[in-house]
Amino acid sequence: MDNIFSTRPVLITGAGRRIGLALAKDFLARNQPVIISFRTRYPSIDELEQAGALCLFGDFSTDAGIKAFADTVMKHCGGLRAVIHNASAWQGESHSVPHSDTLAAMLQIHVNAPYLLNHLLEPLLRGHGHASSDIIHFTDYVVERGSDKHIAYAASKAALDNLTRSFARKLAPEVKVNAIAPAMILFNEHDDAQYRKAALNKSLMKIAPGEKEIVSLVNYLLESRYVTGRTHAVDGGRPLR
Ligand SMILES: NC(=O)C1=CN([C@@H]2O[C@H](COP(=O)(O)OP(=O)(O)OC[C@H]3O[C@@H](n4cnc5c(N)ncnc54)[C@H](OP(=O)(O)O)[C@@H]3O)[C@@H](O)[C@H]2O)C=CC1
Ligand SMILES: Nc1nc2c(c(=O)[nH]1)N=C([C@H](O)[C@@H](O)CO)CN2
Repeated sequence: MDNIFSTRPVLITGAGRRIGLALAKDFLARNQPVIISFRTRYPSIDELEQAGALCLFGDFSTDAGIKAFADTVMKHCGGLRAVIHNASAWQGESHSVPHSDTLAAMLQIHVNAPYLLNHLLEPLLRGHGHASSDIIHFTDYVVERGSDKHIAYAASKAALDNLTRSFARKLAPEVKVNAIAPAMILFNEHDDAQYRKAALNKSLMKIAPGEKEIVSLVNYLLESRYVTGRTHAVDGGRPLR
């Protein structure tokens, strides 16, 4: 039996753009129901709604916002095939922002949101059989190495990496829980040529592969009936440079 597809929706947080949007479109193209959270209503939200996605506002900057989003999800569906924690902010340390604010913001989106949503949505993930549901945490290559410019970001992703193993132990064997640790996947629009050249040179493969690398790995994880509690690197051989 094909283990990916279900009438139960896949929930993707922060899916209004980039990797989350690519994941949502891929699932919808194969008739897999999708629920997304968005904070900014990009034009893509209309596109996703027209394609059949349920697009729910979700601002995870406060615990109350996280709980309100979970309540809305539970009002709209009786079960979930997967929860993909994609929502994230790549915020570096800055002279204009107090370090305590940066740390709090990074922990809020990368730790509070996944931790609370996993607990709040657990009843929707359970009760569907062995290896029938998935949670995927999007961490980052910098969990291994740290970062001198995104210290709080890296630490929060490291905490999320650890949550992967804890929730894998808590929810097995009904729910598999894995992390995906990307390095450079997709540039941002403001990245200049010098930055792009330097960033590409950090890996063995020397490309920014784009969203499809992540889409393929997400589908592999959902198809598996055995892989859980692990972090899956997508980094072009960067540790070997
Ligand atoms: N792109 C890359 O090369 C890499 C990506 N990753 C990880 O992969 C995942 C996807 O990356 P990418 O597509 O670039 O992600 P983005 O940086 O585009 O962020 C995805 C979404 O998260 C949303 N978001 C941020 N903060 C909040 C919040 N407080 N509440 C609700 N939503 C929020 C944003 O909403 P809004 O637009 O409204 O701000 C945004 O649309 C992330 O977890 C990222 O850390 C890791 C390494 C490399
Ligand atoms: N939420 C985000 N996290 C990260 C992003 C991003 O655009 N949004 N980008 C990166 C970089 O690509 C980095 O991997 C380059 O070395 C990291 N995290």
